[in-house]
Amino acid sequence: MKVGQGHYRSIWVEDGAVRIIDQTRLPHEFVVVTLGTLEEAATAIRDMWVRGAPLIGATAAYGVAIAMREDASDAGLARAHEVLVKTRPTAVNLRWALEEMARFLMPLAPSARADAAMSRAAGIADEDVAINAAIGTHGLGIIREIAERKGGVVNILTHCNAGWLATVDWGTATAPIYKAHLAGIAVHVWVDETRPRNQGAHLTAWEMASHGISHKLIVDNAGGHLMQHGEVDMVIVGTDRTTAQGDVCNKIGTYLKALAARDNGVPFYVALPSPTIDWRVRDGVREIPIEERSGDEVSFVQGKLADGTVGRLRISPEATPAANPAFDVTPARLVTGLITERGVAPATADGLAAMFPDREGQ
Ligand SMILES: CSC[C@@H](O)[C@@H](O)C(=O)COP(=O)(O)O
Repeated sequence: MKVGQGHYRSIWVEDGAVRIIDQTRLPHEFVVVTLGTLEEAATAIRDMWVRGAPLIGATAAYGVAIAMREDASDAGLARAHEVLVKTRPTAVNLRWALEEMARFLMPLAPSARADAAMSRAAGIADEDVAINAAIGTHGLGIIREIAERKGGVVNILTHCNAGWLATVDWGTATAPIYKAHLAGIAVHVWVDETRPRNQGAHLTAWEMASHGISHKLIVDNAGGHLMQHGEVDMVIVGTDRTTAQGDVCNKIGTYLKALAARDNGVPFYVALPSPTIDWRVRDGVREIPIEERSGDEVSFVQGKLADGTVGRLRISPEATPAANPAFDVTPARLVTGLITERGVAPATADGLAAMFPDREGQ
């Protein structure tokens, strides 16, 4: 997407080097970082320089490619898998990308692996862009239908950042919003700040502002109130892992938005690229590993200080411990539809199996 005078993806190769945007510095600074080693790729995912399920997957794929430059033996491939798979537990795209890279590279002679890995990682990145563009087209149909029925601005609430920064380009939840905006449909986005790391305030708001899309930042607890007052026409969120039954794991707080949406008759859509489906998990609430992050993320907020520097502020007593589960699971029954690259599926086992007959059973 456009940033200033340039067109950026969230990960790209330049002069043979893998580059990313350090998302921990946004919205205050736009800093490009080069990933030169397997360890740097792992750190970028673990410390959330890159984040968002599809981008975690793409970065892991490039991480394997970087590792193949260092050691393309079977042992090198196994080590890359071992280092990368441990970086973050919830987004299934990480496992998906690592398994795809191994499936592709294992039959090749070690001497052929480094170049092949780079081109397969680039392929995964390109596929992600195409998937998200297709999600945008299918989601655009839903927004257009609401716009025509309502005859005014379509108010969309989103949580966390499922924008182009969370994918390789377009975003998942934001692709329909970008496409609606490009099609001349008036949209307004309610951006949940998304405590504790504030991906909404830091990243989604920055994306919306950069693209001239009408939006307002709200605290995480405002969504229910806005829905009660008819100020939300639909919710669109992303997902880190969706089960074959349609249970949706996404950033902590998503479940509460789905409950409020159901209570107020507001449609609740999930933008779902197929690599985010975990066909092996049956019960989302009990089986999906939920990342538990440092309590410091809750006890401190990060932002621009009065003197212009970026820093952290403590907001709770030093003696108060904090718990920080990073994701929750929204049961399928609360989901109006799953916007996939193939079309909008009901959030049911039958709905997903009918949409992806080639993947079911994996
Ligand atoms: C298209 S991204 C979907 C999800 O990954 C997104 O909604 C989300 O929860 C991101 O969490 P994060 O902890 O920032 O990686």
